[in-house]
Amino acid sequence: MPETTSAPCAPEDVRRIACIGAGVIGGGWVAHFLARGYDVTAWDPAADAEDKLRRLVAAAWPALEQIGLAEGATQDRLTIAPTLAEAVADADFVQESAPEKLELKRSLLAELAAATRPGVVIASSTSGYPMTDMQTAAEDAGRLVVGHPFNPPYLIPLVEVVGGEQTDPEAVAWASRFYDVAGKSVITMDRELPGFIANRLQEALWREALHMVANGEASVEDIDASITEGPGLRWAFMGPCLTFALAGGEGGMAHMLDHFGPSLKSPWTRLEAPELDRELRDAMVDGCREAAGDRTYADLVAARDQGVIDVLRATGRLGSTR
Ligand SMILES: NC(=O)C1=CN([C@@H]2O[C@H](COP(=O)(O)OP(=O)(O)OC[C@H]3O[C@@H](n4cnc5c(N)ncnc54)[C@H](O)[C@@H]3O)[C@@H](O)[C@H]2O)C=CC1
Ligand SMILES: C[N+](C)(C)CC(=O)CC(=O)[O-]
Repeated sequence: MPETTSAPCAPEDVRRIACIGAGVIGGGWVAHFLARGYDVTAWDPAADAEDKLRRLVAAAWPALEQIGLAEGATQDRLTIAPTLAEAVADADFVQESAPEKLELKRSLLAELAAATRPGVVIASSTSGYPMTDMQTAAEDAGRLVVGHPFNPPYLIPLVEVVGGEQTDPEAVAWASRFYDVAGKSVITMDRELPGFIANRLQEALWREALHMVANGEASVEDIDASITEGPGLRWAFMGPCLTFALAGGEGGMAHMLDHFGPSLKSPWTRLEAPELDRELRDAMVDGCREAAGDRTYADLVAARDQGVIDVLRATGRLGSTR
């Protein structure tokens, strides 16, 4: 049964956000919230977390300046808390981005629910765990929701929001409204699906990519080019369903299905996951190294950020959400 919750402030009145876990995604969230003019308090148990986080935010800042900072937004509004309890003490909203390990998420969310002011909504960045499985140890589980972002959260608009069996629907509605106010493009799901929507789709593509590399059927570089030079260009502004409706010409989706529907049964896909053995792992790692050439991680992040900004600008989506 959902536990009821009552958030201490409206989504529009959020001032301080706690980001728990400050790696790739937690750091990306920190950059996003700072750029939107919030006060952010971060906590991460790693010894080098503060250095890494400040580097990540500094690297993201030029992209954020380019798309426009909120009034008063500054990196100086980031505080690193010495303990989890201090990080969440004054928070109006909590975004958890700790490693994707179910037991860790369970105990961390329980600890967060115990330390955070009553009613404050706590969102997990999990890539695929249903909240029902993560909220089992928490006393006050009604305010726990999934808020699944995309890398980097400071540029990719989408957040998928969904609750678990014990989540109060009010908390889901509050989180969706909050992300909207905070400049994200929100999909609110009314039921739990492992992987939510986008990762379920990405995972299908990813499995096929791994199959092709494992079987020596295509190189990492060709797989990437097949998307960036092909369907990826369309997907930036029109999803896979509508683009395929256009494949049916004036006959639309009806003709497309009558024409190409039977190929659904053809063995184009092999949706059993391949064994991620050492050989496949190394082939993927080597292939990505080759594809990156002499570009460093920082070079690739800068190129990706600029690419996303260019696409958002070209498709008229800078400063607006869906
Ligand atoms: N990397 C990605 O592309 C995406 C990741 N996510 C999700 O975001 C979450 C974080 O993933 P990443 O940032 O990629 O991982 P990461 O490994 O880059 O960062 C995880 C951070 O959590 C810290 N940490 C370790 N134990 C902790 C604890 N008990 N409490 C708080 N922090 C702790 C680590 O020190 C590290 O800084 C995961 O749930 C993941 O599924 C969601 C969308 C995309
Ligand atoms: C790799 N990943 C499954 C963690 C990716 C995501 O969850 C979303 C994204 O950024 O594509």
